[in-house]
Amino acid sequence: MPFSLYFSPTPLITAPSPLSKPFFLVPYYHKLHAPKSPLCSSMEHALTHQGKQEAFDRRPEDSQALPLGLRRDAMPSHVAVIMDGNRRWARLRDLPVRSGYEAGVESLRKIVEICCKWGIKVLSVFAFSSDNWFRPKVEVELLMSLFERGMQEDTGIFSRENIRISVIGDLTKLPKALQELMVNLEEATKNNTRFQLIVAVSYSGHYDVVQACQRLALKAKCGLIEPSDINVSLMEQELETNCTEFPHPDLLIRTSGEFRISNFMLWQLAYTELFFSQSLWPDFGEAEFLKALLAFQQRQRRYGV
Ligand SMILES: CC(C)=CCC/C(C)=C/CC/C(C)=C/COP(=O)(O)OP(=O)(O)O
Repeated sequence: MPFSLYFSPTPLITAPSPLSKPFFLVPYYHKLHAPKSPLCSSMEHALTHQGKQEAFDRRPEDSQALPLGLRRDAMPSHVAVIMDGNRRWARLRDLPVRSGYEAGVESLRKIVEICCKWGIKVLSVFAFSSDNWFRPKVEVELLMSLFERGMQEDTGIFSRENIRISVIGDLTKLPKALQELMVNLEEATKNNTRFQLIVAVSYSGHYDVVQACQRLALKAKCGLIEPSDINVSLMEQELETNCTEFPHPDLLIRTSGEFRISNFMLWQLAYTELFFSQSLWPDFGEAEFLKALLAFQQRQRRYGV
């Protein structure tokens, strides 16, 4: 099926101009698509949060697919993953770095498929951190080309499988063609309801909290809110995870035997259960994912109470 068939009929050049947005948000027009206007955003937030469970449909085949021991009623809604160890995987096999990342993309495809089958609603992956810009230029270019190829190749699958793609992070730093591809893909899949894949690119937890604070400060400066109005809920409306109905990961998995969060979703991980896997990301398959989910289902979440 030709790639273009899956894309929104709206060409990118017709995306609303920054000037058509409220003036106080213009400096923060960091994505090509218009972010929600601040006043609409809170109403929309409230509305979309009503009945959020119902928004995700389940396919008949999904209910048959749970492995023994895994409980559907205790499944995490949102799983976040730090996909670490791709270069090490390649090095161990005397392969070029490219092969490690390509194997990483395959691993991601597998995990997305499993999430759909097992009824996980949101998967967030840390695909490129703000600090990854400091890696050698060839490696950065390699990753950018992989993102571009991966997103192009899978466009059909996303539509067919009813998968929504969201991209979070400072996209202004990405090559223009990639920005356009991402915006089009988000637009083309925005009404898909079975599963949401959030790809964090040029993202860090610090970046997210800072951009949210800047947006709130601007609203306060414009008289839309008082500084004393700022609370957890207002902050969360400005964080980039406002693209999902499940903004707090229930489970964070980090592969490759490292025990760090590495500046991923710092705010959102406040009460997340952590699972550290020894597997390198390209080796992280169904068996290890099942292990992480079974461990999660054993945990008692008390939220400090
Ligand atoms: C289309 C799409 C979303 C693709 C995702 C591709 C992918 C697997 C990206 C991971 C990128 C990354 C910087 C991982 C960190 O570990 P590392 O690989 O640098 O490994 P190391 O810790 O062994 O050095």
